[in-house]
Amino acid sequence: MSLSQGVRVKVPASTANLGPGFDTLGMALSLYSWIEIKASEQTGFHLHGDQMGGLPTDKSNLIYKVAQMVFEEAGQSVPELEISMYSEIPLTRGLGSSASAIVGALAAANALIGSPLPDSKLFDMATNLEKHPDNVGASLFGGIITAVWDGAHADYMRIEPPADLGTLVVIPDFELATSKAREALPAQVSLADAVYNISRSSLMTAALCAGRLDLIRAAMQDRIHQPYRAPLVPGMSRILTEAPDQGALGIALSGAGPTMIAFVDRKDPRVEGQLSTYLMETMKSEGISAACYQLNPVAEGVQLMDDINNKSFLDMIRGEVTS
Ligand SMILES: Nc1ncnc2c1ncn2[C@@H]1O[C@H](COP(=O)(O)OP(=O)(O)OP(=O)(O)O)[C@@H](O)[C@H]1O
Ligand SMILES: N[C@@H](CCO)C(=O)O
Repeated sequence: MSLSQGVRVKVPASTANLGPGFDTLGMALSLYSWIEIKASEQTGFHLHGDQMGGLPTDKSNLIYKVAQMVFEEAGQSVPELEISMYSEIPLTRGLGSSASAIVGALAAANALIGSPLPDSKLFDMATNLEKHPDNVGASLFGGIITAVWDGAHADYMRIEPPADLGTLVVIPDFELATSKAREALPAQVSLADAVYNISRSSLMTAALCAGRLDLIRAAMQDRIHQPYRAPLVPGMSRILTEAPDQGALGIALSGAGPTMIAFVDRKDPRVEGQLSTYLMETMKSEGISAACYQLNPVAEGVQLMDDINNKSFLDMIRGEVTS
């Protein structure tokens, strides 16, 4: 691989927590970012797409900084980079934009120098940057991830998403930074609430492994983060209570929010009509503009794109964009 020829990667968005699995469970979703990096004489950025506004275009950019961490870890030097990025993933909405940027940058930088670092190392580096393994694990490995982090190393299991599982996301038209949504959380929770979450997170994991979509309603409940975050998202408490009677298998705040994610049975005819109308109408009644999309779980995590010589970055992306 020539350094100046560069590499391109495609990395999925993700939803974290799945309700009870705070900082533990994550699932990759069918919304993507694409990143190209090349060695260059001078560092430069080409940020494309509606989601990229306001991101820095100098060496303080997350992609550049993460790429440099890979080179340093591998003992190689590539100081100047030309970086191109196109993203469909909205920033600060709870769909793992920062995790996808981190994972995309790690995978691309590693590939650029001949892939000296194993995935397990990339996962540890990504988790160290995000501080929790849920979104980064899903973007790196795809599917559903259950992971633990000891402050230095992440261990995980990957679960193949059940074939009939789909999602409907309602994305409010305002940003909520993860840092702000974490400030709302208490430093301690009661033993009763810990048991409530451990039991449901365990049931969720087992149900997803076994394809038991009928158990999601009981499993997708939380007492350790959603109640504290609900005041930050108008309509959230009502939606969490009511959506299961409108066609959702279960519903949760996606990551740190403000997006909410309904797990649905893809075969259920209520999803496109009744459930999506209910979600949009409820947000509207709270004075919040929102967008509602069906997204699917995706089995593949970050992928290196082949045959990049024949097409420009943007031409290649145009053939792939899903939203
Ligand atoms: N491509 C990118 N380049 C540089 N910085 C990015 C990029 N994508 C995301 N970020 C940074 O990540 C921030 C968003 O991260 P944050 O954790 O608040 O939300 P999120 O990752 O979208 O949602 P969540 O973690 O709840 O799923 C952005 O404000 C930006 O600073
Ligand atoms: N587990 C994280 C995901 C968001 O990055 C949280 O809920 O804060």
